[in-house]
Amino acid sequence: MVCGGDLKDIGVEVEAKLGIILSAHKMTQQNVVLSKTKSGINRDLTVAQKPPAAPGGYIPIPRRRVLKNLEINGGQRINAWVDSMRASSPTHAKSTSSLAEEHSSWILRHPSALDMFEQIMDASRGKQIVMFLDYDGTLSPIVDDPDRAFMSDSMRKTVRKLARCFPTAIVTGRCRDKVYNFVRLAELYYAGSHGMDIQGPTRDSKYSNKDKGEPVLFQPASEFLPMIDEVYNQLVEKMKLIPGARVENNKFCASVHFRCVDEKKWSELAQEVRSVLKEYPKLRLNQGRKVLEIRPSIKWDKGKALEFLLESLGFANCNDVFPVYIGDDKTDEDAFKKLRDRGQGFGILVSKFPKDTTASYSLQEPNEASIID
Ligand SMILES: O=P(O)(O)OC[C@H]1O[C@H](O[C@H]2O[C@H](CO)[C@@H](O)[C@H](O)[C@H]2O)[C@H](O)[C@@H](O)[C@@H]1O
Repeated sequence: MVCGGDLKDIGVEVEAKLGIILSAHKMTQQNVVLSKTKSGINRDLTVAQKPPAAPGGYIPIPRRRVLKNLEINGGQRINAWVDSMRASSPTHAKSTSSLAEEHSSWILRHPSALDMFEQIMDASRGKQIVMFLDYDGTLSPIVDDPDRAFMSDSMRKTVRKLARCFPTAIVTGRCRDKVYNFVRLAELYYAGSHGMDIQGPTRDSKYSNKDKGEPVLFQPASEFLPMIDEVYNQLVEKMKLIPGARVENNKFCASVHFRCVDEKKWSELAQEVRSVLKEYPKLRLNQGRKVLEIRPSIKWDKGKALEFLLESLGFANCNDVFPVYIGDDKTDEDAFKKLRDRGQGFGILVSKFPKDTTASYSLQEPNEASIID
């Protein structure tokens, strides 16, 4: 079988966890120490148009380092690319016993966020929880067609309730408009294009600043827009040769999907992508779940976006904040790491099988025995 998205229940544990955070919030309103005047929340949201100061700042990668990256990419054999595509997208089921063994040692290091609920709530007591949610594979199931990755109505309801209690942001590799069309909640923050396109709530929210007019908008890679468009068009042409491949324009980055491409064609696909990329030393490549992601070589990622949002919310140098980030992908690791470095809050990895991660906790589908994605 070529197409292989069998994760339809992936949202169930995430929704359960969000529901639990909500009920606990209702029971322990003292969690929320925040008041507009005390924490400075919403302060200057509308003036946050320029990058925050270091260490959260936008620092273009110096030309020398871009070239070095290009040399590494250029020197890399296509086989290595394909190996890495396979490694990050396992397609074969593991045996139940080896899976169970691997899983039990992994779960000791990354306990289920559901089981650790008491400890987590204790740690957040007296602090302002801020929620960061990845979209694909976290709020919506992984499906073959990226245009049909809908979130359920009940998940939407849960996220809406969550946003009434805590500042809540969607942090995604997707184009911001596209993810907004899936989520349709104007009271949230949205960080699209892997955090390179940030917008604050556009509708009445207790976490938006009604007095200041326009919501926060921050786009640290705007100069790359024409380049990404150009690359997107070239990739669309190249991918016409590869059955099942599709290219998605995510505004400040582009995705080449190979979920529905026969594995025998992966090497050809990688070569085509590389042939385009080598003309663009200012762009770099990342891998996600059966997707190659092309993005600007700037030091900006989901971790920086998280930091930017916390700063915009008035929590730059503040100990009474408790950020929670839930995500499923490699790109979410930047945010998990940021939380580790800040020593605040925690990351939760959504995965039904063990993965290298800096997240503290995990959420998974316990009934799933096979690994398909
Ligand atoms: O940061 P995220 O919200 O997790 O977005 C990352 C990429 O997600 C989407 O691709 C993934 O989900 C698709 C739909 O389920 C699936 O078909 C694909 O194989 C996955 O990689 C999205 O389409 C990409 O543009 C995002 O970059």
